[in-house]
Amino acid sequence: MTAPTGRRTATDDIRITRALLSVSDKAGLIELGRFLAARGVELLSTGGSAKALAQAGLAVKEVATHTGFPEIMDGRVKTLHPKIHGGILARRDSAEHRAAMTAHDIAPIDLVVINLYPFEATVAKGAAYEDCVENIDIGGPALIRAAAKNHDFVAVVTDPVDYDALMEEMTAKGGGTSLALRRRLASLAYARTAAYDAAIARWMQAEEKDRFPRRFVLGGERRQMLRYGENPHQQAAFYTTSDRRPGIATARQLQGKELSYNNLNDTDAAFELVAEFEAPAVAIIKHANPCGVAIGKDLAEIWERALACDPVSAFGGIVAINRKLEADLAERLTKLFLEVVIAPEVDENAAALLAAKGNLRLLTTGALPDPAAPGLSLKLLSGGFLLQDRDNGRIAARDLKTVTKRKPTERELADLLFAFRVAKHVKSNAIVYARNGATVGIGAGQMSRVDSSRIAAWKSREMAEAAGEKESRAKGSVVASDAFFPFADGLLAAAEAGATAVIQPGGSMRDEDVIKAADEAGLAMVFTGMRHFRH
Ligand SMILES: NC(=O)c1ncn([C@@H]2O[C@H](COP(=O)(O)O)[C@@H](O)[C@H]2O)c1NC=O
Repeated sequence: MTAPTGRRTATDDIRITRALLSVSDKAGLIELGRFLAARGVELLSTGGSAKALAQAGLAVKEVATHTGFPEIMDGRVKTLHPKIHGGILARRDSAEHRAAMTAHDIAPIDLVVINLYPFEATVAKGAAYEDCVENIDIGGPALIRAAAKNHDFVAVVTDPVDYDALMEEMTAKGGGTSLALRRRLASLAYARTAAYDAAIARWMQAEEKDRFPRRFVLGGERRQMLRYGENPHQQAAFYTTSDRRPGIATARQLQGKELSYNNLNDTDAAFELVAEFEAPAVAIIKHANPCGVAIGKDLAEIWERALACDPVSAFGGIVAINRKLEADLAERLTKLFLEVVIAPEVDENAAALLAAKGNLRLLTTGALPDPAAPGLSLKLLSGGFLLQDRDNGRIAARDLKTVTKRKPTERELADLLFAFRVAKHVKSNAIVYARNGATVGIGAGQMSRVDSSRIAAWKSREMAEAAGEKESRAKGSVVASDAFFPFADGLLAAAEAGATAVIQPGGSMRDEDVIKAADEAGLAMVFTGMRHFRH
């Protein structure tokens, strides 16, 4: 690699005389073509793009005519020609480059407008392997990278959303572009080709079943700037990946204020939680932890039971449901201050009722995410990141091992499975009391399991007292622990609170002690063999 000779003379205003337009997404192409033609810009273009421009009555020169070399191999080779790449890459301030242009009859190209073959969309629709390969654009990224490298002289536009900015500046500058705009467009261009290659690499790694590849790359597209991050002194934005998992990233917002960083995080947690259940379910989330979850038959009645778990914390909460939102539940939701409601669908009457709550954000996703689907989760650390499988582990009745003398009753068993699924979505150490398909006490995020146990029991007492009930709601409940009880103390705290059955992974060195304590307290206990830490 040799540095070009001569001083850098990138100037602010480079007048555009010749443009190359080669786009798969033809949105806005004709308007841009007309604008350029009206300013005397010569239009060069490839097959389909040239056809569209010509049909709109614009004078356009086919790249094949310009290079004297036809498009070949089903379009695999169209623009890969020195007359094109020389015209883009030549430094206008280099005598040597100019001499090469003259010697080889290369005309300068000052503007490159490209968008790439829709590789990501082709993969997303589940196309055959060969189709995906054919949708890997080669000439496009080469043009984009060449034009972006020579941004001292050449402008490159890789997304129709930037056509307006280009046209505005050309209008203001008598047909030219500023170095500032060209630099901004070049940085967008490299991000685009990097994300494109990342999508190709991720797809190939998936095909190769290489989940933890030597090099991990991920592209994201900014969906929205956020007012601030987790706290007002932190700036933040929301990015989506090409993963089409139904949820927060695919949701349609029907009403309400803009979603905040914390709203997005909590809504994601809420929707993933209700997706765990086959039966109709409602979850209320605060600070990424559930403060009430219930399942049942009728959503309005389920809501009341979810809310009863901790109505104080539910204030300002995020509500997720796993069925169509209808009027009877919507009406109840209007009674409480809530930040977000998310559901797969909402019917007209429910939407009309919620419309009265102008600030409430209402989101619909069309579908539920598959809790058993494989996927990855990523967490940034200082100077690196941790990548792991998403926790798609799910415990069913057949996975359970009864370890106590007493077996759980049928009702206890149903509640145990429910409580353990909820515990999977509670920050560790997680303890969940449940009764009749509803949580009645949740202990989250404590450094000691016995503290989580006590908090959950205390909550179930407090909430019962506040509701004028005589007994703690933990009485006759079951209890789930996201990881094994290392000692009998956490389990005894649960028994003391009134729980009659326990679900936990098992696997502690002191399992025997814990089982003995359970037997002595008359508890039924099942082991799942699977832990659900969540941090
Ligand atoms: N092979 C090449 O030389 C080449 N040059 C440009 N393309 C792509 O062809 C598409 C436009 O094709 P058309 O104008 O024929 O619809 C653009 O997405 C562009 O990125 C190419 N296609 C693929 O690699």
